[in-house]
Amino acid sequence: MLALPRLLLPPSLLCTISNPHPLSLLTTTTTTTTRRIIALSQSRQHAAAIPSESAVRDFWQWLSDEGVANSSSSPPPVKPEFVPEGLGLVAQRDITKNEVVVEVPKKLWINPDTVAASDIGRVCGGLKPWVAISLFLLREKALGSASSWRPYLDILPLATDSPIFWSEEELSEIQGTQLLSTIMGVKEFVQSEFIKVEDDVILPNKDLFSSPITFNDFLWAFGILRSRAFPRLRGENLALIPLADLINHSSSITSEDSFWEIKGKGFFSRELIFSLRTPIYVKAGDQVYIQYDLAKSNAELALDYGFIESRQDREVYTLTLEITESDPFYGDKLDIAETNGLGETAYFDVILGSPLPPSMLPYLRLVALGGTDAFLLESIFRNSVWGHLELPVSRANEETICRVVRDACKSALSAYHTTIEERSTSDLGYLTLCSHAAFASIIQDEKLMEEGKLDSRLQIAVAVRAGEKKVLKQIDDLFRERELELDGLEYYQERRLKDLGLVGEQGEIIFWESK
Ligand SMILES: C[S@@+](CC[C@H](N)C(=O)[O-])C[C@H]1O[C@@H](n2cnc3c(N)ncnc32)[C@H](O)[C@@H]1O
Repeated sequence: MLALPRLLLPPSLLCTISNPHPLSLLTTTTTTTTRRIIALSQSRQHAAAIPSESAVRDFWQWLSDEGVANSSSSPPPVKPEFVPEGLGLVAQRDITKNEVVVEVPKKLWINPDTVAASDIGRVCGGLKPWVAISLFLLREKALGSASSWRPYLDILPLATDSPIFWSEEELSEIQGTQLLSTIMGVKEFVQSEFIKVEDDVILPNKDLFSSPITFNDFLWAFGILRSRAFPRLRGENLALIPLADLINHSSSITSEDSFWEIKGKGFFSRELIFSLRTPIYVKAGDQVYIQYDLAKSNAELALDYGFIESRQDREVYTLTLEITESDPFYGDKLDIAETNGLGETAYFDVILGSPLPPSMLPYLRLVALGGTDAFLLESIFRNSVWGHLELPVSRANEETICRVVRDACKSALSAYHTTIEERSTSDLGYLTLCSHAAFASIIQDEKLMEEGKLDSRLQIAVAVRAGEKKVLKQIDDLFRERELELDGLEYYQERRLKDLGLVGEQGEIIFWESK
């Protein structure tokens, strides 16, 4: 769905990572990171994203009136309070591991059924669930005190730190990153959905949508849903669960067990409730946290929630490889790729500190296969060719994959935002940024992070670009080392001669000896 920088291997075997988002989409700025730190810390422009204290009180009262926040038997184990992450759920007493902290009945969920039962239900049939719920949220928001959902809507933040909410100046800090391409792709997607729903639903039903709805409003609703919907409550099951959606994420919770369930309220009740448990013991006064998703990369965490983590395995760079139609062996290569579970285009997530994805090297060798190695593409090899591609095929083939990958890494690294300081530390110059200069650039970004003066969005920007550069450098280093080993590698022909018993373990030719 989303356009990512691509590593393409056209028949000429030149390799580029083309950034699908033209820089013209951003205002080019001469502002350096250092100047931005000062500007942003002065303005704190997204402080307004936090709801007021009275809104939180009204929300709690509303939950009490609905029977959620009070129980006849015991006081609620958690309460919404202001915490460093915005609002959060704070323990009112010691809570044991796996204890239920929040139970929210279905009547308070906002899901496609809620929309269908509302005034706009009749015009929302057939819409995607997230589009229908977005319209619902925006219309209820516009109704103000006339909406029964107002106490909930008033505690929703006006924005998160997801780059979908960043200004052009903030986005310029992630220039050249995959995250920026993803964000541009997401915003284009949301914009096209907005144009469709505006034409088909909003404008023809001015009686229902009397207040104008802008693209930014629609993007807000998208961001709210993206950051607050529980992972399995997406797609057709999309739902906002007030109160439960105040739970924040902690990296220290590493259990992947499900901490919530939907169940019947009791033996004799058909009413469903959303029940949330704490994965660990929590002391009175401390915040209850969960783990949002162990598998998400930092770019995904940034997009969805507006925060990142400093864990190595969250640093991911996705390489996109392609068998191009103009390749003279296109048909055979595609057949081999498909037989092995891949396609014309293949995406490989390279994770910092981890080996390359297992099928990346065979796929690269396949894409680069040609010349005297092309015999491996013949149909008699079809069942065994993947096994051959798992090992070096020929010096020429291995040299090609090293060169194209390294060129692609250099080209990708040269597109990143760098500060003036970084440019001056690089004796190789801005546009020829490669391994050595990438290192200087990563060090600069790490220095910025260590100084700790960064605004939360700039912190994400610097960390994400540093993470991507680190992965690219890791890939470049790996293929640089491989280039140095090319003469010592064992290739297909040599392995074949050995299999036939014609070459000894030391590489010596074995002659027929007569007795
Ligand atoms: C499900 S909501 C949680 C409630 C939210 N804190 C609020 O004020 O409404 C998810 C959002 O909370 C914030 N958040 C959650 N965990 C966080 C963390 N570990 N660090 C920074 N922000 C976090 C992010 O803004 C995220 O988009």
